Amino acid sequence: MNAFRGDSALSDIELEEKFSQRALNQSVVGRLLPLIAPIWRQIAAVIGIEIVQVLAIFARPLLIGFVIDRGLRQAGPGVDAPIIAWACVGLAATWGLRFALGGLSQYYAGIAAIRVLNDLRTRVFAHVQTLSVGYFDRTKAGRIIARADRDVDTLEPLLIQGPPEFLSAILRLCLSGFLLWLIAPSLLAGLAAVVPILLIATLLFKRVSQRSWAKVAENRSRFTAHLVETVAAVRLIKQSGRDQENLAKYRGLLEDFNRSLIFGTVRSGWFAPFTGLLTTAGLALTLVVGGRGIALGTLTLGELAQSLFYVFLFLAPLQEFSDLFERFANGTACAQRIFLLLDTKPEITDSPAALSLPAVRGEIEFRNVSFGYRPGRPVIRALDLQIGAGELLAIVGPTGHGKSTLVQLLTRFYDADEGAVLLDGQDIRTISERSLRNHVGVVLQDNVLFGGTVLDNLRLAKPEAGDDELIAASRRIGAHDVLQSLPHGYATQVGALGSQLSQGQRQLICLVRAYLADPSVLVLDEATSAIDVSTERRIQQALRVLCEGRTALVIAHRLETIRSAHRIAVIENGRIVELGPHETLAAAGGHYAALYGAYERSAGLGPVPQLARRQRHPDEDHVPSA
Ligand SMILES: Nc1ncnc2c1ncn2[C@@H]1O[C@H](COP(=O)(O)OP(=O)(O)OP(=O)(O)O)[C@@H](O)[C@H]1O
Repeated sequence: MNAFRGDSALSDIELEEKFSQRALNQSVVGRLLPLIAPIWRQIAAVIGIEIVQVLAIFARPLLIGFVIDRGLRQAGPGVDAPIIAWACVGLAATWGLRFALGGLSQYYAGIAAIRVLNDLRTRVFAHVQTLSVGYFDRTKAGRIIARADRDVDTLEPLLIQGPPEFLSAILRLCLSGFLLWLIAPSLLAGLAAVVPILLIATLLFKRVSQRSWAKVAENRSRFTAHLVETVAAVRLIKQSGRDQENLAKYRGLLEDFNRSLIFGTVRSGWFAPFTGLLTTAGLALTLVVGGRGIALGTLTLGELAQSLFYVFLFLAPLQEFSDLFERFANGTACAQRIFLLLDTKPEITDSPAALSLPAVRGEIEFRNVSFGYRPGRPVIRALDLQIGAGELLAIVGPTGHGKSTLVQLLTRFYDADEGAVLLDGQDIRTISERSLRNHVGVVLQDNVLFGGTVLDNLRLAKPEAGDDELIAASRRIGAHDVLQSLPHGYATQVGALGSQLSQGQRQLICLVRAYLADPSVLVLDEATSAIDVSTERRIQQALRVLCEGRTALVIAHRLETIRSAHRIAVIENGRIVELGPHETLAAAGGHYAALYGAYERSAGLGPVPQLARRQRHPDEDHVPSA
């Protein structure tokens, strides 16, 4: 169940900020319990060990009382050495038992922690993979990382050590209370006076500290997000010389984090001195009541000594509750953030009756499509476009007018708000995502490769292919010479995200990969960055081979691609303002002729610089037919 029902209209960040300011939702606790169900055996073992340890602790005051009353008093002028010796052995045994059991308890807790936290991490990871592209556009990577990593870690003290420690504390509290009552009910009655004060303080403390720790977790994820962003954009930051500003921003976020941490710690810190004061008051009360009992002869010295131990054993758990509640508050605040991520539903999902198309011809239609990334801000407006099977369509237009958005809609990274995108006459929302991605291949500008060798990267497109087949595809596309001349040929490591290769080399690998995947429809967003002439020729050659026999939509930035397209669609303000072959449009002297003129003047055969946004003319709403 979503603990945040009613908040679905808010963005992820708004939600986090909102819940960092409010008290914990009870349902989070209910959702945590099933997490420990698979490790109940280990938890039970740790609880069992804790119980034995508690019994060992309680043996000590008994032995000491015994030594005082029997070993010292009844031995005449000397001491009863055997009793004292046995008591010492008994005391040593309780310590030995504690050490041995402490190790065993750590062992079981460790096994339980590995299991439950890894399960949770895997769940979060698997869920992150199912989320739609829109979620990643809205949410900073660092926030996701903070939840999958540190927030999960913070659950360990709550889920694994929390239950046994809590039980041990309760047990010590009850047992010492009971033994005090056995020795003298008046001793327990004196102590009972401090308990209501402690309970009220604990409740108040819990409420305050939960809010503080939620704020700490939120601030922590902010500076992690900034760190991740900096790592991703390190080149840009260096180029623009904004290191100092960026560092200052990080410092600012750290300061916010530290402030919330100090605030949270100070608030938590109230509790320990308060309970310390109560302990002293409890001891004083016991001494007064016990001293009176000795004077009246109703209490022995040994019993008073035992009682003092019991006072500690009674009040120590109450102090431990402060730490336990702090962990509880911190852990549940993090759990809430993890559940928020797990409750995020992917916006794009397969319908239950989603089709799996065995083969497609590759006809594409955008039928009266409207779309905006944000409500009320349309990017694509009532757009109609038909692309025949095997056609090469170049999409051109000023920057920011919706070219890439068309690709996002065709690949179903986003769904159209109105109208439909059809593949072979079939609404793509009725086709399973897997089937759609098999038939529609995409090569985007930011050619990202996975860490590994060149061959590993090629194999992603066709896992069953042998090395020979992969290299043959590379030859066919015209990438072989370039890839073979890398330091270790096809065995060269490409580095994280392909960072050790040039832009052109990365693009060639992506083109070979697209060729190996052999989709019926190919979507290409040509790179805008400059590539040397020979690589540029290779890429153009590769594109020609790649587009043969399939439908291709190319967001074209290069004159050669534009000229070789069957038709060109000019997009402005999310509408197609011109559509037709190069010659026709160039002769018409409209938008395309102007764009093409600018291309020719500025680009030669290289990449075409982004065109400036042109003022729209009222007549431009007219969409010419193909
Ligand atoms: N993920 C996103 N979230 C919100 N707005 C977006 C997103 N992606 C693009 N936009 C906006 O949508 C509009 C169209 O963007 P799009 O990327 O489709 O333009 P484009 O024509 O491909 O530009 P370019 O030639 O520069 O790549 C722009 O105003 C852009 O700011």
